[in-house]
Amino acid sequence: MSEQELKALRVRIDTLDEKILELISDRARCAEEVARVKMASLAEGEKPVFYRPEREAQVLKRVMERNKGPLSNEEMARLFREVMSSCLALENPLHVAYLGPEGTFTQAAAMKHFGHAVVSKPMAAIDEVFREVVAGAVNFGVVPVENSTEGAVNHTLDSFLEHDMVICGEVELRIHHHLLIGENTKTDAITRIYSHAQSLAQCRKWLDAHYPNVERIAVSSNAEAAKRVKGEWNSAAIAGDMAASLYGLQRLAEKIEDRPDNSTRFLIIGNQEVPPTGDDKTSIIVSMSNRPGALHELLVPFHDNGIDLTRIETRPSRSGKWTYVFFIDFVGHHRDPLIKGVLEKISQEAVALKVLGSYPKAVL
Ligand SMILES: O=C(O)C(=O)C[C@]1(C(=O)O)C=C[C@@H](O)C=C1
Repeated sequence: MSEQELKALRVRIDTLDEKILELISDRARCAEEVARVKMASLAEGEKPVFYRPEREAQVLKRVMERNKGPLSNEEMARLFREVMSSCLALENPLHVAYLGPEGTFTQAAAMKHFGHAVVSKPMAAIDEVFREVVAGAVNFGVVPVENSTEGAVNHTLDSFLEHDMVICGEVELRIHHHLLIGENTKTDAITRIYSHAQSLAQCRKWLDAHYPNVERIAVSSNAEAAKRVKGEWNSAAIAGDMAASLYGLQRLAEKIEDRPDNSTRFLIIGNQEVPPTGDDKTSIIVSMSNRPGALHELLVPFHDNGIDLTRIETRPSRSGKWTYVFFIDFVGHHRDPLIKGVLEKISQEAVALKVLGSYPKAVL
């Protein structure tokens, strides 16, 4: 390519950037106007709701449907995600707690869902994220709930039994683990590998093949593992991209998870009910009396109405020995008439039924 051609293309890019700049500013002014309208239409004592997940899902889906490339739908939606995040921050910046410390996959999930224009707050434990939300110290919390290789995150399920809040959204994240080392690590003298227990389990076969005799030490998070490695010469950590760049570690081996499709699902918890979008999921907790056929009775109404169950998990109920509760996710919104009917049927058979929330299916 000649210098001349390159120059002409850059002039075109500058012109386009100016137009994009103008359009983004127009959009931001529109969002400010939306905030004004929301404030003006409040009833006495009513609080404004600036964040509208159902509308955000609609905006992102529209972008993906209309995208003609060359950028992929995901890439385009990611850009619009950030534009919306900044527009919302003009209206009212969101405060979001997540399972920390900084550099965890949960932080990456929070950024994927809300964009980067939020005030984020790392918490030391899943239960603390719930407490922050219940206390109203933040608008939303982000917690992991299941991994495609390792299954349920029991701390999260148990926290739902103890706290009253609403599930407002879900995020799915592809999880890539790397073996990370610090500047001082002697690669031929590694005697211990730190990571969160779930991540060690997700890389079990790789570790068996490459570091069969090295001690595996479970710590509270991958970011904590990365932090420890920074100051040691005989250790390595298993963690993701965010932790690697946060602590300035190098990748000794990349994408070492045993399953290439390794993904984690996270939930957004808050205090705000989300209206239907037409493409929603609902999460409930049900406890049934301990008698033969109870689980069958619970599932029949879903089957009879053709409702797609996306997950069912069992946990000890904590209110009696050998009694259990079921966590069930299914497609639909609890305000849909069909779902309403199913929930009524179930509540007639169940000892207790709690709707944790209905929320848009993950878009990104
Ligand atoms: O439509 C709204 O209610 C807005 O506040 C605007 C907007 C946007 O930028 O598109 C911003 C934040 C909301 O979460 C949803 C959408």
